Amino acid sequence: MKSWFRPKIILDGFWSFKIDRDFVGDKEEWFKGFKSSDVIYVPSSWNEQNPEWDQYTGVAWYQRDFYVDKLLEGRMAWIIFDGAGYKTSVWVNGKFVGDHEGSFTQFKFRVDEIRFGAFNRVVVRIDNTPSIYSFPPARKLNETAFDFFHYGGIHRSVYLEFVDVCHVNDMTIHTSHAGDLKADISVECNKNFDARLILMDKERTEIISEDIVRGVRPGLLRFERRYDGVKPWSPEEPNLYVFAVEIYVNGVLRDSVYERIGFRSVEVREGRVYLNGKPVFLKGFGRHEDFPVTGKYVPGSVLVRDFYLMRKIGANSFRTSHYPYSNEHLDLADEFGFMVILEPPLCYSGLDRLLSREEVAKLFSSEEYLAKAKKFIEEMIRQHKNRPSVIMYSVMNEPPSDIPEVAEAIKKLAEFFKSIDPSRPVTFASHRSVRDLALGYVDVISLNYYRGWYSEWGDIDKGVEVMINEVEEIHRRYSDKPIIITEFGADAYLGLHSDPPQMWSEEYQAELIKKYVEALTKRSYIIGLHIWNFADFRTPQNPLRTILNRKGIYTRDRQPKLAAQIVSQLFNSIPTYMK
Ligand SMILES: Cc1cc(=O)oc2cc(O[C@@H]3O[C@H](C(=O)O)[C@@H](O)[C@H](O)[C@H]3O)ccc12
Repeated sequence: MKSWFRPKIILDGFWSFKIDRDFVGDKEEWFKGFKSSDVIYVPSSWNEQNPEWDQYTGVAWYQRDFYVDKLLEGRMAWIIFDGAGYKTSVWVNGKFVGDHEGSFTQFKFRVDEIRFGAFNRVVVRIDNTPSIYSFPPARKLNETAFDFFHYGGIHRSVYLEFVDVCHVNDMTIHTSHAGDLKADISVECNKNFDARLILMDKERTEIISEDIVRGVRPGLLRFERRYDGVKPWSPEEPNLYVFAVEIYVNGVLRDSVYERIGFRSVEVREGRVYLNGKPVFLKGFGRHEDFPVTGKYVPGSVLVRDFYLMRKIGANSFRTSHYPYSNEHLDLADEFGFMVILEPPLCYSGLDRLLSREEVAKLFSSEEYLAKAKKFIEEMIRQHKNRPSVIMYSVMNEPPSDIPEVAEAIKKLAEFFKSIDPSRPVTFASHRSVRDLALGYVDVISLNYYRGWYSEWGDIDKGVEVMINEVEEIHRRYSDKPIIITEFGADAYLGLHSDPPQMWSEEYQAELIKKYVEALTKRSYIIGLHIWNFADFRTPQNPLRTILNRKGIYTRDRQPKLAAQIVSQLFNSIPTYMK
C-alpha cells in the first residue's frame, strides 16, 4: 500500500556506524546514542562498503539524526524499514520502538517519542549472526543452507511516515480480467467516515470511475464492482491502473492510499496455468538481489537494465529466488509484464550438510518452526498480495522433501498459503526429483535439475537423458499437474572458451542450456523454464565457487556471456501462450 498524501521523511543517506564485535553495545547503552567516526550508506549491506567489514557477521549499530517539522504535530509517526537484517532493533530518542526478524520484508514501528519542531535520533541495532533457526538457516558465514552471500545491514530504504488517527491499515484487492474488483479495506478511525474509491489511469491523470460510500463504521469496508472497458494486465500488454481510497471525516480528507493494480485472472487446470483464460508458458530465470559494493541492495538503474535485458532476451517470468524482492524490483515486474513466482526466505539447498536426517525431521515437525515459517509467509503475502505480476507462490526452495516430516511441513505450509490467499496457485522448488514425497501437495510441480553439472559432469547429453527420464517419471505419477523446471544451468567464467565445450567455459554453459531447452520444450506438460541464473552473484566461500556463483548468463555487472545469445534465440522462439 502506497500513499502520496502521508508526509514522509526519507532517512536514506549517510549514517554513523559501529561494529560491535565484543557485544558491549547493549551494556554501554549505545541505543541512547553512540560516538563513532565510521560512516555507512543506507540502503546497502555493510559488507562491501569497507573491506574490513566484509566477512563480519554479528551485531552492528547505525545512528542518524533527523528534524521533524512542527506542522506535523498531532499525526502518528511510523518508522518504516523496507528491508534490514537479519534481526533489527530500533530506538528513537533513546526509547525502544520495536524489533523484527527477517531481512526481506517491510516492517514498521509506531513512534510515540517524536519531538516536533526539533531534532530526533534513531539508533538501529542489526544482528546477522548465523543460526540454524534463522530463515534461511546457516551455521557460519561459509556454512549456510543457501548458496548466496550472507550480507548484513539496512539494505533497503528507511523512512518516517506521518498518519492521521483516521487511516487505512491494509487493503486486499482481487481482480479478474473481465474487470471485476473486490477490495477489503481495513480502516481505523475514532468516528464514522466517508470513503471515496477511485480508479485512475496509471499516471493518475484521468479518473476512470469513482464511488463514494458514506457513514462507514470503522473496521472492514468491503467494496465490490465491475469496471467495464478496462484493459486486462498481461505480459504483452501490462496495463496498470491506480486504485485509490480516500477517507473523509465531516468533509475533511484524513487519509489517502493507493495500489497499482492490474485486471487479471490466474487458474490452474488440466495441466496448464491459465492467465486471463489462456495457457501460459513461463520463460525466464531464477534471479538474486546482489550487486557489487551495494550487496543485497540493487540500485534502481541496475534493475531497469535487468528488465530491458530480460525483455530483449524473450523472458516473461522469474522467481524471487530465494526471498521476497524489494518493492522497486516487483514494481518493475508489474510494469514490464513479468509473471512472478514469489518465494519466502525458506531455502534449504545445503541443509543436509548442516544437519543429520533426524535433526531435519525434528526441525520441520516442530511447532516453533511452523509458526515462524507462517510469520515469514504472512508478511511476504501482506506486502505483495495486490501485485498483478505475482501469479504463483513458491512455498520453499530445495527442501529435503524425501523426508516424511519435511513433506508434511510443506503440505501444512501450502495449505497456509491458500488460507491467506486462495487466489494464487502454490508450488515449491524441488531437487529431490523422483524421491520427493511432497509433489502431490501443490498445484504446480517445480523441479530443479543440475544433471550435466553436479552429476554426469562433462557429459551434457547423458545429463539431459537422465534428467528427461526422471521428469517423464514424475509426469507419469502426477499427470494432471503442470511442471516447471525452475532451475537448470552451468557455471561459466567470462572469457573462458573451449572447443569442445568443457565445464566452466562459456560454450559448455550455452550448450547445456540449449540442450535442456530443446529436450524440455518437446514435452507438452512442461509449462515453464527458468534458467539458473540471470546474473552471476556472490556466494559463501567453498571449493565449488570462485567468489561468485557463475551460472549467470550475464556477469555480475550485467555483461552478456555466450549463453545470452543462445537464450535470446531460444526464448524469442517460444510463444507466451501454449496451445
Ligand atoms: C552441490 C550441489 C549438488 C546438486 O546436485 O545440487 C545443488 C544445488 C544447489 O543449490 C541450488 O542450485 C544453485 C546452484 O548450485 O548453482 C543454487 O545457487 C541455488 O540457490 C539452489 O537452489 C547447491 C549445490 C548443489
